Amino acid sequence: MEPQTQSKKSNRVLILDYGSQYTHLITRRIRSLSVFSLCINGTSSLNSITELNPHVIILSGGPHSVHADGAPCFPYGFIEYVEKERIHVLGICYGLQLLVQKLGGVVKIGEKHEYGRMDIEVNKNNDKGLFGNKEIGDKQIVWMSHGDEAVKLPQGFEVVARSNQGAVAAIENRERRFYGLQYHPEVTHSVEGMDTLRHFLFDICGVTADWNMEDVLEEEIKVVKAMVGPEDHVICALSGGVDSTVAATLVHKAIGDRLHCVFVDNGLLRYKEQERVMATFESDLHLPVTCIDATEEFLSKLKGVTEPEMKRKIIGKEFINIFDIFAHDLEKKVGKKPTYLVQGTLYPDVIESCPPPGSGRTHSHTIKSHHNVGGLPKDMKLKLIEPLKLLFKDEVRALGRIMNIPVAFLNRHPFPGPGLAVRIPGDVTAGNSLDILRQVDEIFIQSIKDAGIYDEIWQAFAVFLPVKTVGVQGDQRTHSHAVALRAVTSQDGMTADWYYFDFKFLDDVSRKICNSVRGVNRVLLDITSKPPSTIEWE
Ligand SMILES: Nc1ncnc2c1ncn2[C@@H]1O[C@H](COP(=O)(O)OP(=O)(O)OP(=O)(O)O)[C@@H](O)[C@H]1O
Ligand SMILES: O=c1[nH]c(=O)c2[nH+]cn([C@@H]3O[C@H](COP(=O)(O)O)[C@@H](O)[C@H]3O)c2[nH]1
Ligand SMILES: NC(=O)CC[C@H](N)C(=O)O
Ligand SMILES: [Mg+2]
Repeated sequence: MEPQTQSKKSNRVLILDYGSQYTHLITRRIRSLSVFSLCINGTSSLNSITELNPHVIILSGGPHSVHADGAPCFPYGFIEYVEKERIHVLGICYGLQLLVQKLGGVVKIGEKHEYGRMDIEVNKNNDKGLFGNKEIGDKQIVWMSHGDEAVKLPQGFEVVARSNQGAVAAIENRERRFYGLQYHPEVTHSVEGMDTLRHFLFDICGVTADWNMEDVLEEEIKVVKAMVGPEDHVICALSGGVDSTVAATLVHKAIGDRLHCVFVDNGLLRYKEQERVMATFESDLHLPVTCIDATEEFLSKLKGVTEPEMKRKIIGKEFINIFDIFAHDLEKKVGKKPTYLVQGTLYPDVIESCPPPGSGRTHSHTIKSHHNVGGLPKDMKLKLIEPLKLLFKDEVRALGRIMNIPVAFLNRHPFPGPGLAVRIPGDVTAGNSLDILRQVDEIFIQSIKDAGIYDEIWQAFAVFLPVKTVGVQGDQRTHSHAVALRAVTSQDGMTADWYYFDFKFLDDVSRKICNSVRGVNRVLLDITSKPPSTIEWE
């Protein structure tokens, strides 16, 4: 995959993913140092690695043992390639073990496993070494998560730090530019982990910190201009959310009026969403948008469907049907069929929908098909332009700020394309579930705004439960629905913690909901983080 986001060759850090739950964190940490990094499947071909022209390669951790059958590994010829190109390689955890084993050392199942916080001690240092900025004897707290252990190093390697249990914690062969950390420097529990990563990238590898959102914007505009022919027309799926708005604004800068935006009311939107979104586009963003009401199309296809992945696939396919119809109508107007579809797909959508094969975390497990990635039909005719495909949400917001998109707009909570369908477990069309959910959600979100805590929360919403419970309202017995409230904090949606409301707030909201929404007599609070849950209920 040649990334749509380009970067200067000399500064690209490529991460080969072996399935650690922390792989995406390495990418984020490195980008936070203003260095471009991206991550591909650790078993990718040599060709896909070389064409990315990396300056530094990081081998991630992973759940496998290097001895296991089918343990994932870099491709044949990888070692020769990195040595010839003088590329620095850092193995983290499984990555360290892989380097040791493949270069002629020995990895064994450790006598004692090391999980969680541990002390390590630096026992060698050198300017061009991992702990060149530390004193010998320095101790630091790190985060370990491994059962295997390097017991014999390949020739030319030395141990530069050990754990307090005596296990190898860091190794290097400076001459051949191979380095390894048995712990996870990317995790905040590794107190000096960032310091070590910084030293490795800047002092050892000579990378410079020159990746910034201004460059990304400029490069993305160039890429779009190069992709789209001078006469071509492009359509953009605009949802009123942050991602598609930033994507549309960017593409608009590249091709101007040949961009045609379409907003689909799929019948799964929130309270007054259609009116609100259309008004914002006109007044604040000045982007011309066509609104298509496809409520009937979506809801009729979802009728009676209860399986979550099936619901997502139906929605993904229906979106594309509507875009095709829009493209067809546009052809009549502008005389040329649009060939491209712009979507505001983000990096996490891709990671969660398309797990890298061979990675244990996601080994053949699609967590859920995001409607705009895994939910797309195979035979779609429009080609995709996804300028944000390699960015995380906070990076997209930064890009939006550069393009002067109003901050209040950029800080909107995300809202998934499949909308309320993933907040009503089971059949979306049963009873008046959509109507009830809209009212409950509106009360909850408005209360959050009134309390001045909207910006502290990554995402908040209500969930309709297809469960009826007994209540007593106005001295009468009721048999009505329960609803759940969910609010989470997060940096990128990949992991999340539930938000701690104060009790008075919850008490007020619960009272308001039961008093004003007919058909609800019980309010629950979702207190699960991600993992083990996901943010949405389906
Ligand atoms: N109702 C809709 N009409 C048209 N396109 C949509 C709609 N909902 C989603 N999409 C498309 O699917 C993409 C992914 O949706 P997603 O919700 O992840 O992004 P977003 O809506 O742009 O931003 P946010 O995450 O802030 O809601 C959008 O960027 C957009 O291209
Ligand atoms: O556009 C989208 N299409 C989808 O199919 C989709 N599924 C989840 N989400 C959003 O992604 C983030 C992570 O959600 P989960 O923890 O539920 O996977 C949260 O912000 C979700 O709202 C989606 N966005
Ligand atoms: N976190 C990891 O990378 C673990 C590597 C290997 N599975 C071990 O247990 O040693
Ligand atoms: Mg959205």
